[in-house]
Amino acid sequence: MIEIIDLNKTLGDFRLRNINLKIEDNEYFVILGPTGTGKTVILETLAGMYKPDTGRILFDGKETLHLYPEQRNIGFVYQDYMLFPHLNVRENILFGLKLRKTSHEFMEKKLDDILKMLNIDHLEKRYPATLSGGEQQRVSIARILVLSPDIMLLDEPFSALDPRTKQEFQSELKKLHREFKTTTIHITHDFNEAFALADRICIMNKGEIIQVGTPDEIIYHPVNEFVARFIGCDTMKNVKITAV
Ligand SMILES: Nc1ncnc2c1ncn2[C@@H]1O[C@H](COP(=O)(O)OP(=O)(O)OP(=O)(O)O)[C@@H](O)[C@H]1O
Repeated sequence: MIEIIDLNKTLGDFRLRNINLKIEDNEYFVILGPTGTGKTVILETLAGMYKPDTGRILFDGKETLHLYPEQRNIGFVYQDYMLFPHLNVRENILFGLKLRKTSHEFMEKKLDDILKMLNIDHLEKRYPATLSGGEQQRVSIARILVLSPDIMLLDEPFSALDPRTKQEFQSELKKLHREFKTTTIHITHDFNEAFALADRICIMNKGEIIQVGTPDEIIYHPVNEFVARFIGCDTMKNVKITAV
């Protein structure tokens, strides 16, 4: 379980204010909000790239603030893939396992399983520049899953994909989550994506949390006009705004 308690962080003119969140083990949690709201800053703080000004972050009840990023067993999937251009698909996926000095047999078995699961077994020898955006994103997810992270952070993973590839990928990601059960935090400004994937959604605006709830709770009981408008219920006729 991840607990973020009273987290505050200032970066230039931007302030992340009083962030309190509990994310359950195995949960698929989506942070949804307009651009520049602080979604990425939260992920990067969880990953240890930023130190909070105040507040605490606990993984399974244990304080994390003293841990370096590489000590956190977190997998970070970036929107622009960040693959090594000079390594082929196989080498990109095995890169992290090699750093961990994993046995050859174990690596081969893991690689085979992951390549099949993500439907990229035919791409093993190809280089990133020869792959489509969807294929590159599959490789970047494979590269993280092969390391069996405790937590997976996805920063707008579909932003460069066309609508059809995006939809296919969403259902694959859901299947992968059922299979691996990795606690996942996914950020996006696309509410359709959030509703398709999330167990729970956190809606943010201007550095603050506005509402946290299941997709149904958010749709049927938005806490204010901002949430209602953001999820597209402009008319508000069928929606009851509920302060919780
Ligand atoms: N290192 C930094 N120094 C100064 N300001 C920063 C820094 N990093 C982020 N910011 C600012 O913090 C704000 C929140 O950024 P963040 O990337 O978290 O937004 P976001 O909600 O993820 O947006 P998007 O959906 O566009 O990715 C932005 O205004 C950004 O310019």
